[in-house]
Amino acid sequence: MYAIQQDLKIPNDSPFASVSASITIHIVPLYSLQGLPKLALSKVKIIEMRHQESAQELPPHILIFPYPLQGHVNSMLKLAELLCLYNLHVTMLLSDFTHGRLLLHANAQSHFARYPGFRFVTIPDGLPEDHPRAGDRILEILLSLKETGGPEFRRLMESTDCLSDAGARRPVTCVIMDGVLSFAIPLLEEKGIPYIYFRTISACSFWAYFCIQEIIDAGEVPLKGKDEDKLTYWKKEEMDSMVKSVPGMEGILRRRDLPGFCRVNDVNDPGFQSIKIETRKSIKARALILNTFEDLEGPVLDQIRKHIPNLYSIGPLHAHLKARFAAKTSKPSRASGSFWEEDLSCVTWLDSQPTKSVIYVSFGSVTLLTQNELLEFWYGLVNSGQRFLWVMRPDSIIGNDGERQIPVELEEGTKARGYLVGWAPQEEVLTHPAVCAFFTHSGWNSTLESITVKMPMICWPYYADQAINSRFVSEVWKLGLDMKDTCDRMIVEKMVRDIMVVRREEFLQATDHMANLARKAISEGGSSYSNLDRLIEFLRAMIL
Ligand SMILES: O=c1ccn([C@@H]2O[C@H](COP(=O)(O)OP(=O)(O)O[C@H]3O[C@H](CO)[C@@H](O)[C@H](O)[C@H]3O)[C@@H](O)[C@H]2O)c(=O)[nH]1
Ligand SMILES: C[C@H]1CC[C@@H]2C(C(=O)O)=CO[C@@H](O)[C@@H]21
Repeated sequence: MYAIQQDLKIPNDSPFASVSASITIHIVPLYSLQGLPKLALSKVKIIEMRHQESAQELPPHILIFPYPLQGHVNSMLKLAELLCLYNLHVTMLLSDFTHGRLLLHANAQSHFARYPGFRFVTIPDGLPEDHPRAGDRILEILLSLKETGGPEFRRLMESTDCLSDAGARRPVTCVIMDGVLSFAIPLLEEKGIPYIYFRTISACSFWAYFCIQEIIDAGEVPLKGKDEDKLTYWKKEEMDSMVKSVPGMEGILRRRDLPGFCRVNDVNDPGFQSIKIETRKSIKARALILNTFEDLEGPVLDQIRKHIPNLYSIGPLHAHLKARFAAKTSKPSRASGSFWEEDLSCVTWLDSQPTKSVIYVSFGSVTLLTQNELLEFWYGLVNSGQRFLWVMRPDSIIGNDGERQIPVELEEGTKARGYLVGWAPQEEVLTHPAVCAFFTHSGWNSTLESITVKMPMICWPYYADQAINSRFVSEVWKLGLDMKDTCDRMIVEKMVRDIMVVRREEFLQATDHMANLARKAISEGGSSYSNLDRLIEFLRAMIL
């Protein structure tokens, strides 16, 4: 008699997903007339069926801690789900505010219910409920967290035996946290919990932040020569002069392309200092995760590796998750992490538009527009004669008392060729056959979502990393046009025509090529695919 013992693979979407089992198959040789053995199964016996959540067998328990903003939560949710797919226990730590937004407008809670090892926990961000958490007040979240985050995090970890859920999971075995949340480090060091940084921005912007001291030493920041012009604040010659102190980016960056926090005339500016100090602390982490891929940012990643060798580029995460999810389960399902209600009527509107005829316009979750900027964009879009779908967040117009007077020509032009929504299902919109270009603020998620679906971009960076992302989109990757530091209806009109009609073919070659490289990166054997496997191994090895 032969016996084969085999572990059973139980599909993730089965009700027994959290159960691990093995079967023993007994094979008894029967003899045929010719005396040759014939094999037959005599019995199949399930010899062991146990919940993984028992003692020794408990998987690693990863605490994921994003900065409380839409763009950060979105990419961290993707990583959380990837880890759940590989049966790791994941606790997602959100601010009360962001968790409340998810409960109101997203399906994340119900979507993640399929993973018994997943759960949310929350702490306050220290700001009042009605704080705008947008525009130039966004750094107040960071400053507030620096004050209240440390004690809140300590209270949470100490009162729950490091989130061990009364023995149902291990006390947290590793923290994957946003690369600007160093207030959590003292507690983690005290408890001996390893931590990994996940910076949700591009490698190019991370690297520029990392080099801030060199930039200061070279006298390239603070910026000199104030201007009265409200848009740039500094004179054109100053903004256009080249930055030479960021290795690998010589000849690419002008002062105006440095991340927005570098636009200071005093190096002691608290926001600038915080970002500089937080970024340098990345070298203390056990590893750095970036939502990018080697074929997009290889040279910059190599620069970063000189300081942080244990670097995992695993992006584009939204597409990576989609691919791995499809390979593991048969039912398609997408978690929405939206902080605003997605207005699905825009998809119905797109359904009635001709193929490749619409430019999608969205400036993300933080951008605020003045009345003047709003009108310049609106006239530019209407005057271009092209169709447009525009996301105008309810809170995004400064001084909007709800009684906006819209010039009649804009109203008519919009009725004829445009559609406005408060928030859209962006990933779905970008893959819609009617959409052929993206007018974006160059947030990193939007940039990656655009790249994977071959969408040429017009970039109007608003702040932070967006200024450097847009430079790389236009000058390095040649995937679109950079409109930074201007907001003029004539320029908007010309760029919309250029991206959709006049220079369309030129951009399509580059976007097509880059999308293929992105697809390769997340396919089996690709760089991001292998790096994610390595990361999961690394997380598992921490409990051995
Ligand atoms: O109508 C909309 C508009 C946006 N999105 C989604 O919201 C996310 C927006 O993220 P991102 O494009 O990165 O922009 P921000 O919301 O501005 O993100 C913040 O976080 C990013 C990652 O760190 C940074 O790159 C940005 O500068 C920062 O503002 C994306 O996933 C979009 O798909 C929607 O679902 N519907
Ligand atoms: C308000 C900003 C603090 C840092 C974050 C960031 C980053 O560099 O990681 C980019 O833009 C903003 O989302 C965040």
